[in-house]
Amino acid sequence: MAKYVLRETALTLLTRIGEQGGFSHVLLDQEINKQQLSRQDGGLLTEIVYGTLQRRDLIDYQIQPFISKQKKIKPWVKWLLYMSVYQMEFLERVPDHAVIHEAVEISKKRGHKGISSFVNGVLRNVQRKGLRSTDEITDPVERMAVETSHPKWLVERWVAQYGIDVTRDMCEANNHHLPMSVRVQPLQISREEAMNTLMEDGFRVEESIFSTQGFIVLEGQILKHPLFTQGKLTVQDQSSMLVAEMMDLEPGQRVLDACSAPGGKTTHIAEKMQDQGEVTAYDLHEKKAKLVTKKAEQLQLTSITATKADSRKLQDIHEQETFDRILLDAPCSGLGVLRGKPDIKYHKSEEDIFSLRKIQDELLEHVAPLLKTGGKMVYSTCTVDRHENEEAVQLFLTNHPEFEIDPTFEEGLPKELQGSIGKSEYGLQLFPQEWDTDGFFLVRMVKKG
Ligand SMILES: C[S@@+](CC[C@H](N)C(=O)[O-])C[C@H]1O[C@@H](n2cnc3c(N)ncnc32)[C@H](O)[C@@H]1O
Repeated sequence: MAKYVLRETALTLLTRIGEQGGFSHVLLDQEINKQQLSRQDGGLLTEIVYGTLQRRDLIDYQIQPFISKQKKIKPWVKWLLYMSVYQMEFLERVPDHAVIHEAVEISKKRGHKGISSFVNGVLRNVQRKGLRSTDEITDPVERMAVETSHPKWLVERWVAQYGIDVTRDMCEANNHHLPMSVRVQPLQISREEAMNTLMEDGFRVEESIFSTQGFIVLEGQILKHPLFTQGKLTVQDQSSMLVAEMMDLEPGQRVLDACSAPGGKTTHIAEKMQDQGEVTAYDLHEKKAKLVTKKAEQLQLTSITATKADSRKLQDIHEQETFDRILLDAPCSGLGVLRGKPDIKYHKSEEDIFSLRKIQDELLEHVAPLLKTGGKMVYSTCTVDRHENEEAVQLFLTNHPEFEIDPTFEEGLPKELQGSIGKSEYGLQLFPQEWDTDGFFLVRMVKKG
């Protein structure tokens, strides 16, 4: 694909994500499939879109001296400037003159001569004079927010909760690529066999320490490999694999997965139970519940039933004390997955954390009675925030003395992680900078006899 067309596509996607709230990973996947982009073009498109989104606020700050304050800039022109500066500053293999030339051509085609002269002027200034330094920002939290392109409210929140050093490392990690990890369907293929097949086919892979079923793909585009199309592999971040590993599962159990779509953990649970037993999965939306069924079919698992329901009302459907295990992988602010979904940091607000917490409390309250005495319940989120994580667990345990944190919880961890994973009194918090995973929280509670 001509580089010009590729950059126009990047601009269209960025404007949709940035201005209309589109999801970066969804739109990128759709575009790569629709246009059947080669590995190289898909890689460059992804890099431009993700890189620009990840560094939007920094670039916005840096180009301000070259833009008159009175000037009203159309959203697409702003995104054209952001993506061009991103390429000039962060992509060594792309020459500046090519980036400027194409930005000018795109602005001529989409706008008019005035816009293309403006774009040309700003980019030539960036090239000649260099970018504004962040040293002039005196407040350290504000400087960190701009340098790492995170909203100030979020950086302030993380500094208050985890301290300045952890926050800086986390914000920086969020702007770096996360290697893809995958899980084998162990009833179809062993991890060793899958890894050997892939290595023979030129992939670079490495075992995960988070799950005996997981491995990391360091090099190679794996999604079109036959092992995927045959339902022997599925994509899942290593941190999420820890959930089923920690549920203490056995064949024949009855398991409730209260918030299940798209089914990554539901299918892992069924696999850990050797597809023997009952995995009852719910999701609030019909379409999403269907995704879980589809995933189960792709992986050839028959012990899963996925249905649409509000899990705050499951007591209308199920008797008390029905399940041996419950997973509540709650809807959350998703602040742990900013590497893969950088748009989240611009779309989420602090108020969202409080409204989500209300739902998390309600879900915990309503699924807990369905657990058998002696049964175990895992609460997890893919976020990094004490209000949605530790504080939710703390309140639940205060209101439910019949529950406690499972004293054997940590023994279930893979050996390499025991004693070295971010433990707090109410669960495990994984930070994205620690293990090259998403940020993730989980805890296992037990209903006392
Ligand atoms: C974090 S995602 C679950 C991811 C899933 N466990 C996996 O591993 O693939 C949270 C899910 O909860 C669903 N959800 C939100 N509120 C719900 C409710 N009241 N009842 C059931 N599902 C709900 C959302 O639609 C979303 O799919």
